[in-house]
Amino acid sequence: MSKLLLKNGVVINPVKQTKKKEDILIEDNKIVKLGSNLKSETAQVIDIAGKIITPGLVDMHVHLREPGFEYKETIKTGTKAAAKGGFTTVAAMPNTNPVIDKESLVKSVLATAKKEGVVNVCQLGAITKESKGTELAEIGRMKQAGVVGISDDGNSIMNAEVMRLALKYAKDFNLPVISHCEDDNLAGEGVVHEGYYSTITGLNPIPASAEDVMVARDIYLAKETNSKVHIAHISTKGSVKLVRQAKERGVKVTCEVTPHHFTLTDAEITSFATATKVNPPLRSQEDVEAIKEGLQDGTIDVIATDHAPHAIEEKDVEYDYAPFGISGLETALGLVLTELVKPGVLSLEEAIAKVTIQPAQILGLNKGRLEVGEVADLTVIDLEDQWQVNPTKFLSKGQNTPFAGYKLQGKTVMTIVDGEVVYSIN
Ligand SMILES: NC(=O)N[C@@H](CC(=O)O)C(=O)O
Ligand SMILES: [Zn+2]
Ligand SMILES: [Zn+2]
Repeated sequence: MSKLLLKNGVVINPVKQTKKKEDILIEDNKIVKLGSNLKSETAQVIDIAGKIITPGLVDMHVHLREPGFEYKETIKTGTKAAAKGGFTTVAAMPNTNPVIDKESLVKSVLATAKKEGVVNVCQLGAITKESKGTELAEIGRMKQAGVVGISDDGNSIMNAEVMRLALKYAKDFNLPVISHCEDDNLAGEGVVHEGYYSTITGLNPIPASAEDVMVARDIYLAKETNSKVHIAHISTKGSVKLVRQAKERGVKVTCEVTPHHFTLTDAEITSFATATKVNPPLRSQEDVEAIKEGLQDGTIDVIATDHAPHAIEEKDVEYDYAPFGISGLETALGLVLTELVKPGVLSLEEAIAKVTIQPAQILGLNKGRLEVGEVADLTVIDLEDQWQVNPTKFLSKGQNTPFAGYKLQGKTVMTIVDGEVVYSIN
């Protein structure tokens, strides 16, 4: 029986919103004791004095690219990056090749994840066949095979009747529908946010309304069908307001924001660096401020990376031709701590809830709690560690980050999955 005793850490409990010094005793894969001055003759003792310890972080939106795009990322490299980022559970989007839209594919990708994954991998299934937006995928059978939600992320479902049907089916199977809200016609050939900076760069614009109208539509459909809808990567002031008002009316809507959307504005695009090209696009200062308010008042439930790794040669082209996406797993925690917790936008406990219990609850996962009896998925964090982002040191194959050279404060020092140390800084 393997035993591990973590001594002198400060435990963050995001459910109770508390923070206190406690030792943690792990036996096999479970937390068996929490308390002060715990002792064990047989356990391996690790002193984590001065560090904080949280339930293992949960990222409900990643692209692991396997099968089909292994040159961008694999389950192995993506989950190694996740562990380094402090994540013990990730939910993988189905926009692979083939798109994960049927039972057999869910089974096969979950089998690979079990074998290759360094952290827990949950799979999301497509809403429509090949995520083409026209015909529903095998939702019930994919649920039986283990998907924790459905999404056509990367693509929008332009046909509202298809979306309405999906919401109805998903409710019967108790699956959240994760919506990539983008009106294809409004977005057109756009590559950046429409505003001052699209005008001065001459880059093709995507108006904020491309997101807003779809968020409004999905809220109406969720209300009508009494189903749950989760808005992926929310980015505009307008959609934050829509979600806030819908929640007040009792609509079952939740949403997530990415670290790049609460940190950066569209001013970044003046560099023409394709690392700033992402969907939805980096928005205006006003949008970023609205996002922060949404995080504060609970309108925004979750922080998710939307880790979207791409190969260097794919991004090393003109702005119009580069693929959308940012490799986010290894900078997320540092950005949350530096951009939100340090300036007091969120308390540490609030921020941790948005990367643990909140996403776990939306996906119906038994994760995100740090209690006796729970599986020992834990993240040890040094809040003082100052470091500089260096993408060439990423464990992800995707070095596509707009944060290269950024100085961040706060870092994962150890990640424990199922009672085993899967990442340690030393
Ligand atoms: N976010 C992105 O810019 N890209 C994602 C797709 C998506 O999340 O919509 C990808 O799969 O590369
Ligand atoms: Zn998306
Ligand atoms: Zn995505």
